[in-house]
Amino acid sequence: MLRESREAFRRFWPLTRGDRKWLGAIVACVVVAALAETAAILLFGQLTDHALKAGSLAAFWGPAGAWLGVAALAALVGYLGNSLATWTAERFVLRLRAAVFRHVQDLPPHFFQRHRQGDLVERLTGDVESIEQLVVSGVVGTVSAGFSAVFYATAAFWLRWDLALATFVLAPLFLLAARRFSGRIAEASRDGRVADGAITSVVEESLGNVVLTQAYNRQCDEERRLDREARAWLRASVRGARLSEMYEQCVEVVETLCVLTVIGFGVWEISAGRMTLGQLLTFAAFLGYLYPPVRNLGRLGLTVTAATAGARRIGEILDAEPAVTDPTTPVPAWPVHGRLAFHRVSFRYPGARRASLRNIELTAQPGELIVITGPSGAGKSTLAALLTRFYDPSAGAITLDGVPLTDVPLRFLREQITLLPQRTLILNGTVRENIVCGRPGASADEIERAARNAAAHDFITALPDGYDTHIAPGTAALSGGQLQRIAIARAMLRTSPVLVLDEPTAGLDAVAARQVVQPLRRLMSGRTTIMITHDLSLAPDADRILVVDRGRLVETGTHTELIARDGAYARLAAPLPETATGASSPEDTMILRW
Ligand SMILES: Nc1ncnc2c1ncn2[C@@H]1O[C@H](COP(=O)(O)OP(=O)(O)OP(=O)(O)O)[C@@H](O)[C@H]1O
Repeated sequence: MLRESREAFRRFWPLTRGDRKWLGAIVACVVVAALAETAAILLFGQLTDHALKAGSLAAFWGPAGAWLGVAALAALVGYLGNSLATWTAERFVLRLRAAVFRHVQDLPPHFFQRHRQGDLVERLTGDVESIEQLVVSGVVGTVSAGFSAVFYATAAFWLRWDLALATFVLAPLFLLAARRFSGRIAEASRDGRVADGAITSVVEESLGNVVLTQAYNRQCDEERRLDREARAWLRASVRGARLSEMYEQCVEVVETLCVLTVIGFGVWEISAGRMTLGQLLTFAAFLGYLYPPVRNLGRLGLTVTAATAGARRIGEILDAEPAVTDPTTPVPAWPVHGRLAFHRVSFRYPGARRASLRNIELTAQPGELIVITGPSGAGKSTLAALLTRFYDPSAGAITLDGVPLTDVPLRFLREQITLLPQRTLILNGTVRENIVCGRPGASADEIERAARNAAAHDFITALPDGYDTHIAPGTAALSGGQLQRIAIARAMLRTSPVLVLDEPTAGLDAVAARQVVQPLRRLMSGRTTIMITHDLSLAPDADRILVVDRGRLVETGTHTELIARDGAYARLAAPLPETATGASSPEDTMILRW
């Protein structure tokens, strides 16, 4: 555990860069505060022996004034030190969270499929904060407590070394108690965090799935799921609290033992005339000041081990590699025409046993429309993921205007390729903000023109606040087709020459699908378009249709050619008997065919 804590510390310490001078200032405040406390204790001894015992008011004023001055100084440095410590600690959390978040944002889709969202949320909140305790508070606390302990112990030795020695013989008991509890407390803390993440996940998944829950009367199952995780959390936190309390009480007993030893020794020394009451009280006061830092050192040990559990969970995220990286020698930006080519591209998802794409050959000239179709699981969305460089091919290469995508700076590449994913992505913001994110800085006129072209302007202006209506993922009071048209307006604003449409009519009924067809045609015009779809209503417009099955290209040609060939595509595009589908137009039957 100690080695792991050291490694975690080494990993996260660099994030304190820029704040180390403040850490130094905090430690300086602690030193001054300890010096002030020491002066106060000595003044207390003086007061006892010269004013209290002698009953002299004249001897009171001097030490009392000095004590007040020292107390004011201690208050000032205490305030400064604590404020600085909080500021530095929060800045560290801010920086660490930003760093982890930045890293998470570049991770590939399969990372998010393998981690529950709630667990990731917990890591970015609770675990990030726990690392602060390891690094900033940990360092400040250890240095402060260590310094104070040494300082007060030295003062106690200086006052009466024999008495101090007798007391310190009991010191290892503190360490023993801390050692005994640290491992188990760390384990309870780790279990608590895992359970916290699981609770967040269950709540998030259940709320996101509330329609399924209500429609299928799954409320009790969801409650049971939450109850199971909540009980795990309850067990872990009660266990953690019990262990911490046990530790605290053990420390209390050890402290009482120490105090009794001092008093016993002191009584003996005073009765033998070798010590004054003032000296004994001063000594006891030093011990009183010595215990909190010693206690803190022990508690810090526990906090550090618990924080190490959080560090391990953050480490797991930071160790996850992005699937793609920027080229080391990128090609300079060029005016992209939009010629796309797949050269014998194969791809297998990380950790998957089978390849999802094999030997795909595809070329698209600037402005062409390529429709890719095939059964579910054939690999169509995977093609889109490779095109937008969420992944790189395992074999073969993809080129844009003849340049391998791996040589193109990621940012530039994604500016050239507009993706309209299967699930309409909506940001938490106004309709206007949702459209303008296609090209930040676009004028109101450009936004409106894009919305008109996307056949969205009329329904947007009919909304209560028009373009300023607030929408959010999952809560938007708009239909699937309307959201899709907002997404099309967003894509319209972009000036990218390549368009990748992944099931642009998925989830829309025949009427809504028809409503997006015209906007889509306008969007595609002049752009190289790769349209992945089960809906073959736009297939006759395509310059080429590719039929993919189990990762392989099984047919290529225009709609007319492929119908004439009477192969897989012809079977897919053939209208179904009306009675079987209830569909009323050839377009509808094609939508339903897959
Ligand atoms: N992250 C992943 N890890 C492993 N395998 C994956 C992953 N994502 C997809 N696959 C697999 O890759 C294959 C192709 O999936 P893909 O999503 O590309 O199919 P699709 O043709 O788009 O299907 P649909 O039409 O249903 O969307 C499937 O067998 C799928 O199980």
